[in-house]
Amino acid sequence: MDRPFSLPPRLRHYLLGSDNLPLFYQVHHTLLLLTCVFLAISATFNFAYLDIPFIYNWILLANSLMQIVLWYFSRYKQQFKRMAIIYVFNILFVSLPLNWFMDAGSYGPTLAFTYIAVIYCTVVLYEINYFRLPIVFMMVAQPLVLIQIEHIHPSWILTYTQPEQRYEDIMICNLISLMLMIAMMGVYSRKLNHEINRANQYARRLKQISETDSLTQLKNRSFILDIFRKIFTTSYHLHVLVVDIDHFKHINDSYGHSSGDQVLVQVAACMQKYCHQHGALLSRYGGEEFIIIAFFQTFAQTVDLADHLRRQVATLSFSHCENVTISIGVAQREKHDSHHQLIKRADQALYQAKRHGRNRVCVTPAS
Ligand SMILES: Nc1nc2c(ncn2[C@@H]2O[C@H](COP(=O)(O)OP(=O)(O)OP(=O)(O)O)[C@@H](O)[C@H]2O)c(=O)[nH]1
Repeated sequence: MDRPFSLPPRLRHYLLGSDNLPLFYQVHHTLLLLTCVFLAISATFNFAYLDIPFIYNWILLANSLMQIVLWYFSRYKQQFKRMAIIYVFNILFVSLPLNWFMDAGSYGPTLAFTYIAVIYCTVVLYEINYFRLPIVFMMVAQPLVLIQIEHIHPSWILTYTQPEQRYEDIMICNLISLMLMIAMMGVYSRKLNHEINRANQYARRLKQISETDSLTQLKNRSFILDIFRKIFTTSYHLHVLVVDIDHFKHINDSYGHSSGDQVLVQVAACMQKYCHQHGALLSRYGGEEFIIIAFFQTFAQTVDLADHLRRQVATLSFSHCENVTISIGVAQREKHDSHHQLIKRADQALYQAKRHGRNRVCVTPAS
């Protein structure tokens, strides 16, 4: 979802990198580009308004150019981590100390930049973990050291010549710090949302895979048993059908395993069509066996469905092998049944169907 201030996707890709990159890449590239712009603005502002040694402004400009180089190598030469380390060292040992001495020390705006740098290191650099903690420690310690130096050698600090300069400088630098932070957090939250959506998609896909039989695309055994357990406590009108393809081993042995697979797929699709029409749940129970949970008011309706399925499967024709038939065992829920007992009784009925010649429906009598 694009927000009002987001860049056009192609420009964002060109400047910040692909959306599929790890979270902190785009944040880091945003920060490099903004640092470059702000350093250039600071140097220009100093040249125009402040009485600061020219050498300092040239260092600012050189530093600004260096950010572009870092961005280029990070964005286009896959040297992200190396460039991030150089960037942080530059901030820690060049930019912040220089700013401190040239821009009024604790009286000036450097501390605001230090806070942004600490946020950057703690939030964004988590993928370079070995490097992050020592750097955060040094960033926290650095102002303490600089304050001590300022205390011992106040003359080393270049301060404002007029009070208005301080107000302007603080105002501009605070604005820059806030913009850096907003940009960093904005990109960070956008990327975070993107990653959360991706994780949710994977979770949904994994759930679907774990519930589905890959050959027939029916729900699998663990899914149906789970559902069965849940509805067993609330639905009394429960009927179970256990379905088995007759002489399936013969199909495999005579026409090959892939023909057997094809039979399974077609039989499953045929039964699914009718189960769906009658609100019954069909799943592959394992091998060439299927299980159906039906919710009819009367047992006779369930037996009708079973017989209908048997007749429909018998009419199926297959490109690589002979027709097949199915046997079905049907059981209805009794008062003190557990769901295991109900399935077991349907299985016993199936066994009867097989024993009495196959291609038939057998039911277990009520106990
Ligand atoms: N092609 C294929 N065959 C499978 C699959 N799962 C199990 N089988 C085969 O299904 C056959 C089941 O055979 P049996 O349990 O002996 O039963 P049957 O030959 O169907 O005989 P009756 O059930 O007594 O009618 C075995 O040969 C298994 O290897 C599968 O996913 N694909």
